[in-house]
Amino acid sequence: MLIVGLGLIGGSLAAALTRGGWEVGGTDAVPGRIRRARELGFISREEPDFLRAVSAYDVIVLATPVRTIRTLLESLRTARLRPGAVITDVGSTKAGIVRLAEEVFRDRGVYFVGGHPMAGSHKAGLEAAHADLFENAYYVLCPAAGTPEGALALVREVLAPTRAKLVTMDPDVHDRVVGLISHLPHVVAAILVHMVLERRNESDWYYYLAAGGFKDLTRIAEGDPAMWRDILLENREVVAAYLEEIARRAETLARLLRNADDFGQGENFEGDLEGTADVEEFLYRFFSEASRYRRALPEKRRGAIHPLFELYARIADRPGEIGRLTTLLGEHGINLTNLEIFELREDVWGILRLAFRNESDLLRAHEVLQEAGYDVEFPR
Ligand SMILES: NC(=O)c1ccc[n+]([C@@H]2O[C@H](COP(=O)([O-])OP(=O)(O)OC[C@H]3O[C@@H](n4cnc5c(N)ncnc54)[C@H](O)[C@@H]3O)[C@@H](O)[C@H]2O)c1
Ligand SMILES: O=C(O)C(=O)C[C@]1(C(=O)O)C=C[C@@H](O)C=C1
Repeated sequence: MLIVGLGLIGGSLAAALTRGGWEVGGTDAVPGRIRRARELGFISREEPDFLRAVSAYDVIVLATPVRTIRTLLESLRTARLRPGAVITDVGSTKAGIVRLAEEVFRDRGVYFVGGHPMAGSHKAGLEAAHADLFENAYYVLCPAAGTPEGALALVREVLAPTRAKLVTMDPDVHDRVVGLISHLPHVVAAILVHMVLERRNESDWYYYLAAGGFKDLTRIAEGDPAMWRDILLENREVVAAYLEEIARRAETLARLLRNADDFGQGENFEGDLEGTADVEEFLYRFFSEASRYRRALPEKRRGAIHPLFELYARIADRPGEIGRLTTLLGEHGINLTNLEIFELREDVWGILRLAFRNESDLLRAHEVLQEAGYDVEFPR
């Protein structure tokens, strides 16, 4: 198959499929990336010319930012394609892309199956790609209207080496769901970072005191700006409606806090908390229901979104403990890229958050520290 766009997702897909025994050709707008993907062993055929290459492949995967996927589909309108060829993509939005593909490929004897792997990272580019990225992650497929069973089966067969969980879904349902669990959180994270950065002249403490809470919630604000610009523009109606909802909910909460003393005068809360009688009960249920749902989310599994290569280690809160741990890692040639005291418990223990350069350092650090008797765990 041919992979168009050899970045984080295209590169990871190429690596997984090559490992699974497929012959993979690759193309990219940046010629150096095609060469690099071959050097890394992710592809076996370099294809510098997209439009010329497409006629030689039965399966074509479009793995560029979403608005470029649209441009590529437009350029396939008049391209020579193999009879029965199947085109798929990896874009984070589906409805607009699938609708355009239905129109472009209608009555041409070639088929489109939209795709979206629910795994990734805030890091972009080929160097962050790896063959295990999609393992255990959901991978949504949205077949265009009229796609024969055989075309969908071919896409499933091609994607099998990713070891992802393939599910089919209506593209509008997909966009509504990911609009809430992926697109909105990226906007909220960016808004939060803006609120802090716009206060940077007021006090340096906004910068220095930012600890686990702020960093956990805003990691995804590091995402690629072009990718997120495209996603918001493609899923604009859905994201706008969620932003309006979040603003409404925030306003209600603000009003509640301002009028905490006269609570119960007909405030109208959305969702499960409607009708709560007093402010303490409201706030308690607000946090406890969120906490319960959050704790019930599946644990992060190997392969599925592990972009920070982080580990938590519990250490005694005594002088010299951090030095002992870092020396141990140094003796095993494991480089730390970041170290932070994440949480100090009320007793005499501290939690260190350790970050590593790559998955292999992370896994070795876990082993070395565990063998040395440390209590270590991966983030959930
Ligand atoms: N990053 C994630 O977490 C994630 C997860 C799932 C899906 N996606 C989707 O996957 C797609 C790719 O994202 P990514 O993170 O791999 O981005 P990326 O920036 O790492 O890679 C995109 C690649 O496409 C290439 N490209 C751009 N225009 C091109 C063109 N006209 N022809 C050929 N190549 C071109 C770029 O040079 C780059 O190498 C996007 O549609 C994104 O929405 C991203
Ligand atoms: O882990 C991250 O950094 C991601 O942002 C990955 C993430 C997500 O929102 O979960 C981002 C966009 C993709 O379309 C799918 C996955």
